[in-house]
Amino acid sequence: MSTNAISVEIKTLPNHEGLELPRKMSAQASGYDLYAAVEEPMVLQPGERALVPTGLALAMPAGLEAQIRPRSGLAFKHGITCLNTPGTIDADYRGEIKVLLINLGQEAFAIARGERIAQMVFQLVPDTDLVQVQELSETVRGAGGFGHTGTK
Ligand SMILES: O=c1ccn([C@H]2C[C@H](O)[C@@H](COP(=O)(O)OP(=O)(O)OP(=O)(O)O)O2)c(=O)[nH]1
Ligand SMILES: [Mg+2]
Repeated sequence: MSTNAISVEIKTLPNHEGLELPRKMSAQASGYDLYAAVEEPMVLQPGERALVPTGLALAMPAGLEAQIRPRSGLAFKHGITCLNTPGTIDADYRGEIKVLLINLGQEAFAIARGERIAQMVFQLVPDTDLVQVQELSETVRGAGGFGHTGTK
């Protein structure tokens, strides 16, 4: 742990028994891999989605969020991704972190207990206030968007 690391409290739930804590798989990895806390293998048919338990709950300081992101290997090899990517874990959420997976592949995919299903990335969220105004400041882009700068 570096000296300026932000501490995030983590609690394992009863269904986490025997699983590893999330960890970074390389020194500078952005994400902590999350493990499936399913009791039995969970089979996702093509097009099917499921909420996969992790057996974990967090308490992070205000000003932080956790994002649940897909693992590219699962997406590339099997078409398994997070439907709501990036999933948002609010700083005040104390429930179990769950991963909403969907099978966009052609084959059924079985998620075994302890399989690494997604990754969790912490992000700073600035404190903000929405201030209602009548006119917005002008910019060169203005209202142009959705490809208005060209197709190449
Ligand atoms: O992939 C996810 C996304 C969310 N959550 C939990 C933590 C988050 O703090 C809470 C609410 O998520 P979100 O705000 O995305 O869902 P919502 O549909 O807006 O529900 P709510 O009305 O509870 O905010 O659900 C997860 O466990 N996994
Ligand atoms: Mg919400």
